[in-house]
Amino acid sequence: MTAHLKKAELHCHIEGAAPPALALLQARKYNVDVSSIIEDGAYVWADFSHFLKCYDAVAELFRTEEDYALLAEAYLTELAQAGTIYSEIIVSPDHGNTIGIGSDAYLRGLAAGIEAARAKTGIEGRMIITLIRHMGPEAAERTALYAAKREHALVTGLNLAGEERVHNVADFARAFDIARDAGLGLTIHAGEMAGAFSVRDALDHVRPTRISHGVRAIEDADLVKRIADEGVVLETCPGSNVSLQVFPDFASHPLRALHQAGCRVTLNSDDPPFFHTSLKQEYEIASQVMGFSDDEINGMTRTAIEAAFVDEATRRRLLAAL
Ligand SMILES: Nc1ncnc2[nH]cnc12
Ligand SMILES: [Zn+2]
Repeated sequence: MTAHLKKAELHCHIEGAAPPALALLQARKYNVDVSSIIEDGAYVWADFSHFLKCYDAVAELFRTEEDYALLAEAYLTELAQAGTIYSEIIVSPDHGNTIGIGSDAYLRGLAAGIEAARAKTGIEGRMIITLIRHMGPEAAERTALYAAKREHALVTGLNLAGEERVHNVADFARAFDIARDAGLGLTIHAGEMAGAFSVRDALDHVRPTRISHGVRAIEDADLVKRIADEGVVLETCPGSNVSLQVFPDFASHPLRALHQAGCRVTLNSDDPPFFHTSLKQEYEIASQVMGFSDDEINGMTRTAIEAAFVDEATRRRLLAAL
C-alpha cells in the first residue's frame, strides 16, 4: 500500500489528464461528436500515432481560459487527495493559438487552476512548455522564444514531446539554447517510442538534466552507465509504457534494472486516463507489482523534488515536507 506515502510528479500532459467523463461534458458543451474517440466511457486508440490524434481531439474540447482553469484545478486536486505535494504539468501554448484564445490566455487559465488547487490543498504546481517534435524546428523555435519571455511565473521548463521517430534532437538545439539562456529547466521525450540512440541524441545535443521516459536506454549498457554517472533524472511512466506496448508487461519493464544500475528515477503518469492509470496507481505498481520498498519509493519522490524545475526556496520547503 502506498496511500500513506507523499508523492511528486514531473511528467503529466495536462490535456492527457482529462478524464473521459469531463471530455464528454466538454463535447456536449461545444456540440462535438466524440463517438470515434470515446467508447463506453474510455478513450479508444490503436497505436502511438493514433493515440497522438486522439490526444489532439480531446485537447480540442478545451476552448476557453475557464475550461483550462477547471481542468488544471480538477487534476491537481485529485493528485493532492492522493498525497501529492508537487506536480509539473506539460502544457502546449501552441494549442491556445489553434483554438483561437492565444497562448497567454491558455497559460493564464492553467495558472488560475494551479493557484486554485494550491489554495484548496497546498499542492505546488509548475508548467513545462512543450515543443511538438513532429511540428518541426521552426515552430519549436517560435515556441521557445515565447517560453523564454517567461511572462508566467509558473512556467519553469521546456520539453520536447510528440512523434519521437521524426527529426533529430540536433534540429531543436537552437530552441533549447534559447530556453537555457532564459533560465528554463530542460527535459526531452526520448527512449520511449525510439531506442537508446534517441536518449544519446538528447544527451549529446542538448544535455538536459532530465529525460522524459528514457527507459529504452536499457538497450545500451554504456548509456545506462552514463545516465547513472551524470546523474540524469529519468521521468519514468511504467503504466504508459505498458499501455503503449513499449514493454509487454510490468515484469519486463526496466525500472528495477535502471534503479539497480544507479540511475535516478521518478514515477509519473504521462496521460493517465488514456493509459488507464493515475499517479496513485503508478506508486502502487512500483510497490505491489515491481516490489520496491517504501524507502526506495520515497527515494524516487525525493529525486523528483531534487530535479524539479523550481526555485531553491520552494525546493527546500518541499524537501522538508517529505
Ligand atoms: N507519451 C507521450 N509521448 C510523446 N508525446 C506525447 N504527448 C502526449 N503524450 C505523449
Ligand atoms: Zn509524455
